[in-house]
Amino acid sequence: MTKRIEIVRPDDWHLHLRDGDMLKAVLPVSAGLFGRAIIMPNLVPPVRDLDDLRAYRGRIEAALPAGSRFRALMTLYLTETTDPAHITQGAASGDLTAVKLYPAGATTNSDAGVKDIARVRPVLEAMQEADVPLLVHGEVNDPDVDIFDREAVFIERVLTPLRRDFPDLRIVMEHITTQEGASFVGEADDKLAATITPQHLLINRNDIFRGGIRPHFYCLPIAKRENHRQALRKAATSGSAKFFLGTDSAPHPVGNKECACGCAGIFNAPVTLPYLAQVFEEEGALDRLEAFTSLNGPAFYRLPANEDRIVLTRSAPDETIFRNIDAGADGQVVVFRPDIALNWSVAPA
Ligand SMILES: NC(=O)N[C@@H](CC(=O)O)C(=O)O
Ligand SMILES: [Zn+2]
Ligand SMILES: [Zn+2]
Repeated sequence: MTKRIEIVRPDDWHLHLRDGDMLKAVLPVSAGLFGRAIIMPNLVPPVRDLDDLRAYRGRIEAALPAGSRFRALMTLYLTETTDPAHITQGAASGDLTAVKLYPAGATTNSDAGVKDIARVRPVLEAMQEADVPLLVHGEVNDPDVDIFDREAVFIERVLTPLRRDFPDLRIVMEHITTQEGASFVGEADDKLAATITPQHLLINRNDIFRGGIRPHFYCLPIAKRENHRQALRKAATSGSAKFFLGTDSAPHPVGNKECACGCAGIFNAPVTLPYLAQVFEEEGALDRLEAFTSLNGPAFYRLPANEDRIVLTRSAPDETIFRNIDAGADGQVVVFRPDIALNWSVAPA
């Protein structure tokens, strides 16, 4: 049995760091484990233009532990009033890594998102021209579409026409949760890739209701049936360069999760890497973990892989990784803990 693996330091291609006290509390966790992260722009108010983006990056850099080499890769929040000139400028200056599309109302802090994709065509043209990737929260927000079908319907209604109209636009389907998502991406050309979260490899929709309602297993897109979880495990461990890690680590104050209308988002940054080692071991694919966590993402974003490495060992993890994070005035944050024995830990640096 493998006891120890050493891999190129991972990156997180989908991360929510928030702002203020929450940012200060959660950033050291990601910065201690990952080399870089794509920073999601769904602040309140969102990161709408390059001034917002540079100011937010400044707050992130100011909150980094001394000596940290972590790099925040910044994104803009696409709205129906986004100025295409900002895309061109942000790409030229190197400040802008990608643009995020939230269908209005589809998820946490998406109210300022896009209602009618036709209105953002000029921005998409500028992105295609400047080769800036579009990151999509791939769910329709149509009340007539069942919550478990929203990703599959998004592929039909939005993503397929988008790919036809913008064949050279590079797109990441974020946090895929379905068999349909995995095959759509798997069969597409190399302009389309997908991130996969640890939770969608670990839990299915039954886990959200096992023994009672479990708010810390609720995120969007919501976990689906077991056959979908199996399809995602196959995709992640396949070695295909189109699939890479985006944790979607999304901290919320515990009071906003454990209440009558708990919000969507799972905080998993402290436990993602050990759980992924567990999944890849179960799938007999530990030799492909590095591609998923550390190589495929940089290749898609046309960046070099990180130069340093981390070590994972087959040993019961230190319980402290599950400890609530204290975000000061923003309250406590509960760490994702599925009912699965965990046999891996990240070795101290
Ligand atoms: N995934 C989630 O359930 N929540 C994310 C938003 C998102 O990534 O959709 C958040 O910002 O809390
Ligand atoms: Zn999302
Ligand atoms: Zn997210």
